Amino acid sequence: MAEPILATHGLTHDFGPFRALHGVSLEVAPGTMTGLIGPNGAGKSTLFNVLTGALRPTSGTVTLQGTDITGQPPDALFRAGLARSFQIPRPFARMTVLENVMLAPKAQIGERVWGAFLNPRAMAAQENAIRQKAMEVLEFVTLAKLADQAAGEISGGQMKLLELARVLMGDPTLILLDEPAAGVNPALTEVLIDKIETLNRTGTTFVIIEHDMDFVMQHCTPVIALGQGRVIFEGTPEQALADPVLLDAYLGAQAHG
Ligand SMILES: Nc1ncnc2c1ncn2[C@@H]1O[C@H](COP(=O)(O)OP(=O)(O)OP(=O)(O)O)[C@@H](O)[C@H]1O
Repeated sequence: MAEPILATHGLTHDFGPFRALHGVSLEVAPGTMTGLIGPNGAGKSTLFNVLTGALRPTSGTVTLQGTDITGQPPDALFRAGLARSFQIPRPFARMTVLENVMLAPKAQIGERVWGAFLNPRAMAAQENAIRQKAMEVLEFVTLAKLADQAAGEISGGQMKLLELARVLMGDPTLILLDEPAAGVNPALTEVLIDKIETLNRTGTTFVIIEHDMDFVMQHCTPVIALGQGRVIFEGTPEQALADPVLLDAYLGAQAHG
């Protein structure tokens, strides 16, 4: 395999006495759409939280393009090209769609409040550049016509596209998506998938948590499965469907609620 864009080694995370991740070691090859699957409670969101710096692992390491990024905060990782979307998007409801997108780099890069006092012209130029980029990104995700609408008034599917727009403001090389298709109507799911595939074709790597196996079968290779905080499977989607260990994990998780 080419040098992995992302790798974890022995990643463990404890919530108090409960071990949610048990020594997870995995590699994500550049240019892939890796599907991350596993039954409820397997540790997928915890892994995303550790990868993106929202949680500091109890032990183990995360490397991004060969650099150890373990424990770095999300804004530093966003600048380094690693971005994520959330299962349930949380835009600022009263702000417009455009303002929400424009906030992404500022919130992530840090408001240069003193800069505004020291050099208002440079600040205005920066604001314009961010606005222009935000409009381009909204155009790409097909939301440009909603730019001036309050973000709280758009549909759930449009919120997912807005989330993707915010992610794209960071020019990410690696995007982690948490259930992108969940709760999205089929027409918008198609738009979302089309955009994800376009980005993937032009070099963006994706890791996608998804419960919908049809989605995984059609769009993800390879597939990595977690079960009770451990990697229990790695392979093609076809192998995943036929894997008895994986089937057991899903049935077991159902039996245990
Ligand atoms: N903040 C927390 N405190 C204590 N336990 C937690 C916390 N967050 C998650 N857990 C536990 O860690 C385990 C892994 O949860 P996680 O949300 O990562 O699973 P998941 O695979 O993302 O599940 P789902 O598919 O339902 O989203 C679960 O048993 C969960 O109850």
